[in-house]
Amino acid sequence: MAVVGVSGRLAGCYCLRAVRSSLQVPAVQLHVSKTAMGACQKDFESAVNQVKLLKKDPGNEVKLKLYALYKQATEGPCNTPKPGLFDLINKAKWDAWNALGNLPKETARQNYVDLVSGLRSSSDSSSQVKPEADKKQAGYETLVITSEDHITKIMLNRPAKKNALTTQMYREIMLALEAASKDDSTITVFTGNGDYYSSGNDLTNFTDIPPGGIEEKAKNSAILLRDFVGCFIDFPKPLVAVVNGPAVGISVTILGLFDLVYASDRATFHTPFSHLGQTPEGCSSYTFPKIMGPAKAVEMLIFGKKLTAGEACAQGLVTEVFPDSTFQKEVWTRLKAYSELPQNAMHISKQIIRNHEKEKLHAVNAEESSILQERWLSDECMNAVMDFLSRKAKL
Ligand SMILES: CCCCCCCCCCC/C=C/C(=O)SCCNC(=O)CCNC(=O)[C@H](O)C(C)(C)COP(=O)(O)OP(=O)(O)OC[C@H]1O[C@@H](n2cnc3c(N)ncnc32)[C@H](O)[C@@H]1OP(=O)(O)O
Repeated sequence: MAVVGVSGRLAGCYCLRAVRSSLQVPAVQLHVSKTAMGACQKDFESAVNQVKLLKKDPGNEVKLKLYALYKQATEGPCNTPKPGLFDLINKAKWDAWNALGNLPKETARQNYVDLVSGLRSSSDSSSQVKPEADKKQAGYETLVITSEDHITKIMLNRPAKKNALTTQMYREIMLALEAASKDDSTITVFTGNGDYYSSGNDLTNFTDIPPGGIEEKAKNSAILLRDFVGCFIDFPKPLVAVVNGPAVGISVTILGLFDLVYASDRATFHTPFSHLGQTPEGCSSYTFPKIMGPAKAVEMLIFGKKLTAGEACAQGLVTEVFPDSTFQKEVWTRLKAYSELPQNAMHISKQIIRNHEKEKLHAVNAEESSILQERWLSDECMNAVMDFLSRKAKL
């Protein structure tokens, strides 16, 4: 699917609009005028056209780089007033363009051509058929789901973004959990593709602001968060996390709702909520003090202390730590053996263990989500998110 399409010819310009994919990335408009001059003018124009043929969405950061280089190549250094703090998308675009300083137009053109050429080769190679593509359950774009040996494995699959969770991903995970609760597997496993388990909420979720404004976005996000965490509270089968690498934010907090947490000794556990002007979710304000005691929970949830896998195990958040070199082999051997145990007995045992807490957990989840709805609108949160996004927009 092409991610960028020609939407029309406007007053001598082509207006290229990044199609809002189902990932709901913000639209980035590239105004392609005919004024770009210089030795590589033809290559530049051809690169501008090639962008719309990309098969894979290159992601917001790359789109910002393309936007900035295009503006620099055609108009020179950034000369427009800085958008306001809450005009998140235009501010990110402005920051990216402004970061190019006095980069000469010719260099910007060449950099644009080089960037598109790199995107084309990675897009071509990623579209080659891979053997494991056959195993993948259809219908998911951000997850790889496989069912084998009575185990349904849900793998977060955005390794280039450290498996940061987009709104599409939250929705796909809910669908995957719903399907796994009804399939014939005995246990369900979560893991991450690449070097991270997950870097938590994708902070670009804050940039896709609907016409109803940021308040509407915060309200809808609080509902999404409550429903997402609710699916983990209600999940009926043993739920296992295979934490292959560092885990951040919500990917850590919901571990309190899992039945087993196996971690590689490369994994770390980090909830930088205060740093982001945010507050705990995933029922962690209730589960963490219960699991590790209030003192240790406070260090993590208020002060953002990062735990090693060993520390997380000592504090009861992790069931067992394995050396990274043998992690996959040891964990999957163990899980295959567990998955052979009688299904009904395991499921009924889980209900008995968890049912006492369900009502309380749903109440905590609702409260945490509603507090976050307010927090997301605070200056503390906005500034922290903008800091991260503008750091990333710089070339
Ligand atoms: C109006 C309200 C809307 C809100 C919608 C909310 C919906 C529910 C929310 C539930 C609440 C959840 C809270 C949390 O999870 S809080 C935790 C959030 N996560 C973070 O703060 C981590 C941010 N990332 C980092 O600090 C670093 O990237 C990290 C330490 C993880 C890795 O550093 P490293 O240097 O090794 O790698 P890079 O930084 O170069 O990362 C590689 C690329 O991945 C992108 N990336 C990584 N993490 C995130 C992220 N969380 N969000 C967005 N993008 C992320 C990074 O930008 C790099 O991309 P590029 O290669 O394109 O530059």
